Amino acid sequence: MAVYTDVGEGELEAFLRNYPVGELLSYKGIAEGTENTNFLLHTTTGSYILTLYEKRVEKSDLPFFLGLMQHLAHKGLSCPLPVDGKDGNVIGTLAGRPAVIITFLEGMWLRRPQVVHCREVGRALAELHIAGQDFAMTRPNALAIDGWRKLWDAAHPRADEVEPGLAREVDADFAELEKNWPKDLPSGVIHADLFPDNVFFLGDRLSGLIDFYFACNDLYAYDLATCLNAWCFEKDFSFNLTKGTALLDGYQSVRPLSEAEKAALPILARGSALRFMLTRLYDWLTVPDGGLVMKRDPSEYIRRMRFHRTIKSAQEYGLK
Ligand SMILES: Nc1ncnc2c1ncn2[C@@H]1O[C@H](COP(=O)(O)OP(=O)(O)O)[C@@H](O)[C@H]1O
Ligand SMILES: N[C@@H](CCOP(=O)(O)O)C(=O)O
Repeated sequence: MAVYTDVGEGELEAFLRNYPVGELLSYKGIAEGTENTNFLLHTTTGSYILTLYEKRVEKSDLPFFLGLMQHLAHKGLSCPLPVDGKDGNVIGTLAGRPAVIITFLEGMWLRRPQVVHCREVGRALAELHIAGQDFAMTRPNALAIDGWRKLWDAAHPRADEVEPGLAREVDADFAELEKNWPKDLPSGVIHADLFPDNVFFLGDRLSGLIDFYFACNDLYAYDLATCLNAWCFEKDFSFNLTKGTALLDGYQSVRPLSEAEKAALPILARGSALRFMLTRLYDWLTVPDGGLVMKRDPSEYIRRMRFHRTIKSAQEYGLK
């Protein structure tokens, strides 16, 4: 669930007076999501999302995330637009939390994405990379390889509770990834969490991207590797080559990969699987059940890490 903070009608009406969104007609909490509290608002001018940022989002990062959404939306990418307050500030305070109003995006996320959707998401990811090229602000990736090490040091002593032998297995991965992680590939603004729950579709047409709260500057091909992990594995953990081909084709139809990026895809996919395994493992071991953060199963990403260790070239992901 993701309504961590209750908001009363009176305080919401007072908050909305600062935004050019008309009068409040109704509002309700949105159960989906992980990190923040979201409400769906209906006002006399339309529908909006109210987001209250909970403590896992650094307040100092908000200008980057919100500025990026505004930049991308103005460049024609379909993503929510944060609404500027009448006082000139996009970020206000509600129920003691930093809070914003963003435009409502039509569509729904797909529980079972198909090949056609993988192609669309590949294309949209490349469009995002290109649209972000002249965004003026930068944000280092807090979950790049150094950040993984901190999570791993915290999770290591109890990792074998999830699966016996996991600590030793991941230690070996770390050693290899730290030694071989690519550094000189094309980089810029990446989404960094473009999972199916962050991509909306209307029928088979992609209607927009949401949840830019991990966005940062890092390798473009790393973002693509994250999508391979998030979109191209089946529930039985097998890799779907047809989906991989579609995702990579869709991406390259907008932004062709360099030879160095192609060669790096296996290690990037392996590192990305480790990154999502680690955040899930950390939450699995440290967040109390029934607490404020929805826990996701790390073992799905342990399986992906094992798969990527067997891959010798990007052709095995469907690259043509
Ligand atoms: N701009 C938007 N338009 C429509 N629905 C949205 C929008 N932003 C968020 N939502 C809804 O809120 C849910 C959680 O949003 P998300 O940004 O993923 O939260 P979190 O950062 O907490 O994971 C989404 O699954 C979607 O249902
Ligand atoms: N995509 C991550 C978790 C982040 O959740 P989101 O609701 O913010 O997309 C994972 O699957 O581990």
